[in-house]
Amino acid sequence: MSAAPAQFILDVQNVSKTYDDGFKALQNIDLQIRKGEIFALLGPNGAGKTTLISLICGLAQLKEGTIRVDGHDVVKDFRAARAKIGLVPQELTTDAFETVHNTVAFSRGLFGKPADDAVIERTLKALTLWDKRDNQLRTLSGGMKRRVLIAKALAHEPEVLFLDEPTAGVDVSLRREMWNVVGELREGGVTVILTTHYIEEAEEMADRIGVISGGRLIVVEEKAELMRKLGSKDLTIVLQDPIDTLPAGLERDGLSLEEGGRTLRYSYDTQAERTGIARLMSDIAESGIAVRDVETHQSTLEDIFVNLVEQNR
Ligand SMILES: Nc1ncnc2c1ncn2[C@@H]1O[C@H](COP(=O)(O)OP(=O)(O)OP(=O)(O)O)[C@@H](O)[C@H]1O
Repeated sequence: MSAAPAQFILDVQNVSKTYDDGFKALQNIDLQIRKGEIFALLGPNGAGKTTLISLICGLAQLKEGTIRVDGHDVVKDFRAARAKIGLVPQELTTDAFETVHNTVAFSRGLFGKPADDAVIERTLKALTLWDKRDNQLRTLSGGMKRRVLIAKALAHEPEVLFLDEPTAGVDVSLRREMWNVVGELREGGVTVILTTHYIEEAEEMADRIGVISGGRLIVVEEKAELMRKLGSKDLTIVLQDPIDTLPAGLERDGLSLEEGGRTLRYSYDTQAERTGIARLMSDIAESGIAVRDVETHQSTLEDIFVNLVEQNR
């Protein structure tokens, strides 16, 4: 069988995973990741994100399907495949009294790579840790500790970096900081695959987004395209008095009369240049309809999953 085309740093083909208890955690996953892209794997709890990453990184046994990292089969050529991967765990478990430099240099050695101060320096600088290189880990802020985790994962110069829930359990400012770090990695050409529950996180960081639900990859799409599809918002306009039909001049795409004529529901695209709301409100005023209340509703991740699952049935 030929190696993966060079542009795919990760090539997952027809992968399924059945755990020992018979539970099917993944079904027929196909996924190709290009070099240098930031890919977000989005899904609710239990969707199968960790299972997929575990299979790619060799932490779970792959029996159904094939996975290649930079052309190396993760089963037949495990060491070569694994050396291409940097895996960022959620928490730092190394010695708190170790220095930043030494802990990162040690990680490189774990993959049998020769010591290389130039690589460690470049990695620490890329993560703005150079000034802290002689600090013990215990003296670092939460944000810096997270950077150290990334530096450790990058120390052996992997081709692809996995970030499993990079902002789980962190506060808002640290979340922003992590988003910036990923942005900087992108500038440096690192391929990043991250898992998240949060659509805004995927939106912030990713070039492409895959949505996984119930063990199936139900959609893989360029972010801009996905956001266009998912970015619809509902505007509910509660009327003072019910009406039987929409007055002439008010009909338009996305507008419907609901709840026995008591509310107007307008569904619009948040990414569009014009939402049409201002026009709608002025047309309503002109038609003499009195409005009691207006509320908006943004699709939640759950709504989006429901919609996607329905569409993909
Ligand atoms: N070792 C195991 N044996 C049996 N079932 C498992 C095992 N590990 C995971 N599962 C099940 O597989 C499904 C997918 O789990 P996985 O951890 O991959 O989901 P996830 O998308 O990473 O979820 P989360 O966001 O909660 O981390 C879940 O239903 C989980 O209970």
